[in-house]
Amino acid sequence: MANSVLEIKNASLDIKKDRILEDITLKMEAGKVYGLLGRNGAGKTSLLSLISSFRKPTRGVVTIDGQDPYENAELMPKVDFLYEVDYSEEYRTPEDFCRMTKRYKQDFDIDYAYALFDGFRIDRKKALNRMSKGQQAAVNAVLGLASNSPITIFDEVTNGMDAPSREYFYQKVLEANARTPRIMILSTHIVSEMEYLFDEVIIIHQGRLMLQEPLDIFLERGFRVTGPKEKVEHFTREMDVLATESLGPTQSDMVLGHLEETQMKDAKSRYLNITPLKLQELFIRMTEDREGVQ
Ligand SMILES: Nc1ncnc2c1ncn2[C@@H]1O[C@H](COP(=O)(O)OP(=O)(O)OP(=O)(O)O)[C@@H](O)[C@H]1O
Repeated sequence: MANSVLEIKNASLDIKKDRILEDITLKMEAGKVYGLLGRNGAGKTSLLSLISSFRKPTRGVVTIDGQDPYENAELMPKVDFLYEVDYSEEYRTPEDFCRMTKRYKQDFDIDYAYALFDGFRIDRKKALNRMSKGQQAAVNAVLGLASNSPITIFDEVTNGMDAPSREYFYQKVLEANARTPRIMILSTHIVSEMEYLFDEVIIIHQGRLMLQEPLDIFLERGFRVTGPKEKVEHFTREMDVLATESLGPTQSDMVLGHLEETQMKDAKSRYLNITPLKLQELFIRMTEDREGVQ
């Protein structure tokens, strides 16, 4: 049960006349945390709706352990899709939700959920409609963390949480996946905070899969060179410079590509600082428009 494999092969999704997703192929395995990234409207939630069987692909297939999850009663409890919910009319408490969840998800760990509520400082006997947005988000997060479902999806689940709560959530993502290895998918806009959680990065751009790569491999796509302006310009003059930032006499160039050993030595001898790229900057540059919002 814990070793599920999720495969998406050549999946497309049309809604009415619009092509929302185009020819997506990817594979996910238990024990890994996947960071699903994409600009607004890229198709992240649409992709997650295929995985969680809210929608059926127009073409192509989605399988969990080789089976089609769509309207498959056996597979449904294996996938947990947590997203921002409007709880303004919800009179039930987190305890009620835990009991309900346990009824159809036998692997749901109530004791762990209660410990997590304590960690988030959530009163589990309080009705959800009397909680703040951030507290409601934390309840959602707990339901996913304690689900032990082989596929657990968090779609922007930290929206509304304050910084300490988000930090606590990140720690618990790693803890929960160590307790029960599963496929965890985190769709987020807070890329910079969550980088260290991801084993693999999946980028959706304009409805297509731009890439699926282990985080460390992805980050090796480029580097940053910082130093005196003229020296940096000279060093990167024949390189693929994605972005340049200047602060007084100092310049920092973001470059795509690898440095050979001799180039590293050359940089060192010129007192240039070579540093790895951050996921967020690489993601922004790879998905930016030529004009408009950057
Ligand atoms: N029910 C729908 N009917 C028509 N178009 C839709 C529907 N749901 C989504 N779309 C369109 O599909 C595209 C992808 O939307 P989706 O919600 O999957 O993006 P997203 O990557 O999750 O975006 P965001 O980061 O803004 O949440 C958008 O252009 C959106 O307008």
